[in-house]
Amino acid sequence: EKVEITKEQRALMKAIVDAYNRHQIPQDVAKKLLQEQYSPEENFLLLTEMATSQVQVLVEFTKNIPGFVSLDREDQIALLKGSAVEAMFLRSAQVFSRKMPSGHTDVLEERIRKSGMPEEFMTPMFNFYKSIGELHMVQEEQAILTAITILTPDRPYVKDHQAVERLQESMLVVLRKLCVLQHPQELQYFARLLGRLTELRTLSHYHAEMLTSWRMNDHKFTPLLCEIWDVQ
Ligand SMILES: CC(C)c1onc(-c2c(Cl)cccc2Cl)c1COc1ccc2cc(-c3cccc(C(=O)O)c3)sc2c1
Repeated sequence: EKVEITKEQRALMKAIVDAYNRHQIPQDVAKKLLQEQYSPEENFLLLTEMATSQVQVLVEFTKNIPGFVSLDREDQIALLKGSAVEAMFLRSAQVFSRKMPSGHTDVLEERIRKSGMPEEFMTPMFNFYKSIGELHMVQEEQAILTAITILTPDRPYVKDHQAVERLQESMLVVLRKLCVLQHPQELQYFARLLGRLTELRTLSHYHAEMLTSWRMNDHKFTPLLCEIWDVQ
């Protein structure tokens, strides 16, 4: 059938994409990835700084998702805490697939591989980055997929499931139409995108385990990360 994006859906998409583009890690923070020191401690510190900056960016982006600020306040917090790691995997995945001009890509990979993270976490993490890169998502798809991840109704402690589901549903409809329009040859492209969300859940569980092991060897996080990840 002829796929039409309605006026409202185009407005929703524009609001999400504008918010996504408006809120980015400041260039001076991202540039720190390129500095000289490569010790595991230095790498961990840098990644902690990047993650902290990313959470701030994520909160601003989320507040601009149409309908989000009208949700119950506690549900807003539950959604952010429940989706932060997944949204940051999506965001950092874009760095890899964007093949950052200033060589951030291999520098970021190098720092992640040598930051004291458990070996068994590396394979699934970099497989994910590869699978995202292979999708060649357009910017609109990246922005809407991130918003869909944040507005996932079944996060812990979310009370008004329905309200979140309604918001997520309207974005899933737009994403499906966008996929059909942007990737006409790949019939299952939309299904493949949603499959990435399942992979994100798995990575998020790995990450939670990793946080406890990091806490053991007294790795310090920032107050913002402690709050959003319920550590320390
Ligand atoms: C606390 C820290 C040690 C940590 O623990 N787990 C993770 C993690 C790791 Cl490893 C991988 C995925 C998710 C998490 Cl959460 C991290 C680091 O998380 C981040 C989070 C976001 C970003 C964005 C970046 C980035 C670079 C250049 C350019 C841009 C850009 O958007 O322009 C973004 S780097 C970066 C590092």
